Amino acid sequence: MELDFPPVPVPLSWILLAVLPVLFYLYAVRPMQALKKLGVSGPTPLPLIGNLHHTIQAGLYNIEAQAYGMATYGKVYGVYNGRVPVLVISDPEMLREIFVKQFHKFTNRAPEGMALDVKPQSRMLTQLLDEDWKNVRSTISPAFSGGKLKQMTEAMNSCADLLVGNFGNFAEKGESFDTKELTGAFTTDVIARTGFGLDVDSQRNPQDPFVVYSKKAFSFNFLNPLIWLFFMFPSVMKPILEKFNYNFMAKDVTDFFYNILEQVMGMRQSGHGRVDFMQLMMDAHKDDDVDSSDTQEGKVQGTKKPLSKDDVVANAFLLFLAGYETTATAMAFTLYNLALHQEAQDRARQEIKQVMEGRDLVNYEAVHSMPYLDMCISETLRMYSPAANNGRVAGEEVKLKWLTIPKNTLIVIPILGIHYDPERWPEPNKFIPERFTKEEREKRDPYDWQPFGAGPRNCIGMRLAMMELKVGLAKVLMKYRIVTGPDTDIPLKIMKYKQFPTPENGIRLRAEPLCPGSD
Ligand code: HEM
Repeated sequence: MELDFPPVPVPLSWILLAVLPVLFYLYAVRPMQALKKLGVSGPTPLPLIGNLHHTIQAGLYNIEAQAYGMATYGKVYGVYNGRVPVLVISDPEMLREIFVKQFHKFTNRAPEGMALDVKPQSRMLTQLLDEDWKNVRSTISPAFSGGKLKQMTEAMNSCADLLVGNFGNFAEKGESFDTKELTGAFTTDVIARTGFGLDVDSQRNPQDPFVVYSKKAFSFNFLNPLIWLFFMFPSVMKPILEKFNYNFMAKDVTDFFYNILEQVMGMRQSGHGRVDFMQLMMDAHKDDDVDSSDTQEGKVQGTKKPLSKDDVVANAFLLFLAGYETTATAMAFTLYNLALHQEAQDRARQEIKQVMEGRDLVNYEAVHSMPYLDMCISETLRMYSPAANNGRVAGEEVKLKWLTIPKNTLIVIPILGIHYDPERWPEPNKFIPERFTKEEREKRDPYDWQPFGAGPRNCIGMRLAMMELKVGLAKVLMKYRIVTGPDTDIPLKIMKYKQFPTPENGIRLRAEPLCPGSD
């Protein structure tokens, strides 16, 4: 006998209830297996958000968190930015492949489609991709040649004289100062003058709009929920943010720099000729003066193409910002280290005085004759690298040693972790300039020290920064002894939600005039 059951209608809510967990699994849980499949370990991710909770907890600048990651999971480990797997690599052999040997597969810092296509950032060298990047990089590179740096000497020296004057004002009153305020005003003046021919007087006027807007450009709010939504759902958030022309940098900052730089461009086109970055950038495509020492380990093989107006303004803006904050930070921390280590300060001063005998200007040749000062700066850049991380993306599937990296995988290079790795740097918390003697440098793997990144896409402004640092430091140290005071934090408390190393109470130091004839 056959039983005839009447059809039972299944409510839609039941169907959804059955399908939703499957969809949730496919969308939020399954992607978290990607790293395991590659044989890469790492902190356990949560569905949907991956390791973003760890990232938020660690912040942007956190030496301990990076050192912990490397010590716990090794020289290759993985985390998830939302659902996106990211490899954290500090293995020296792999870094050599990524930065140099297979650079053509790792040219970019972010996969196509991951970065927001909003101006001016989208046309900045830092964000450009592949051929586009090569063209702009090879066009801008001549602006950083040795010849061009020599032409900047006088402007740098006169900015350094104002810096010395500012130290003098505090020395006279016997007051302490926030060192970064002074070095920030110095680097703003240098980049404005040498880069764009603008006589900005930020050293005498801390309210100068250049200072105000440069500072604001870096007051990036790490806890902005839109950043995190963008990380978690890049393909959904990107078109929405682009539709509203949303920019993570404040609009008044971009407007200010855009207007000024457009004005400068307009003046130049009407024959206001000067020899500086801006002019070189506008003329560079006609210029054959490409410096063969442009990069540490390889020259960029780009064809020179004229830059569009957007390119010039965007990259002028970038050079201004990149040149100001990083160098000011490096200079302030070097002075801090020298204040804490008077014997190193004395030795640096002695060297500077010897080199400067019979010279008026701290010129290109002089800065290249100060190896000890160079060692102090290099050790400071190890301890307080302005950049916490570097990044590259695999443009195609690549096999490195045992690891197969899928196309479009993001790779993070933990600069701070590498700089504090006790295997590479015994007693990493100690300031030891002797780590950077010629002999020590030659013994060391080049990827153990990378405050300026590495390979053909390293920092384009490295030599300018080193020159600026030495000119400023040499001038200050010839006149003043830099010392700590009762309000100097030892050790410094670095804030983790800032992009660059920023001590909670600033770097408070004092300057004491040197007696004539003293070392
Ligand atoms: C102490 C000072 C500085 C430090 C520590 C520093 C650090 C860095 C780092 C780590 C990178 C990434 C490199 C890589 O991906 O391998 C970089 C890139 C860059 N830096 Fe610097 N920088 C400094 C000064 C400057 C100055 C003075 C300028 C220009 C005036 C500049 C302009 C740039 C530009 C344009 C890039 C992007 C290069 C590209 O994508 O091709 N930097 N910098």
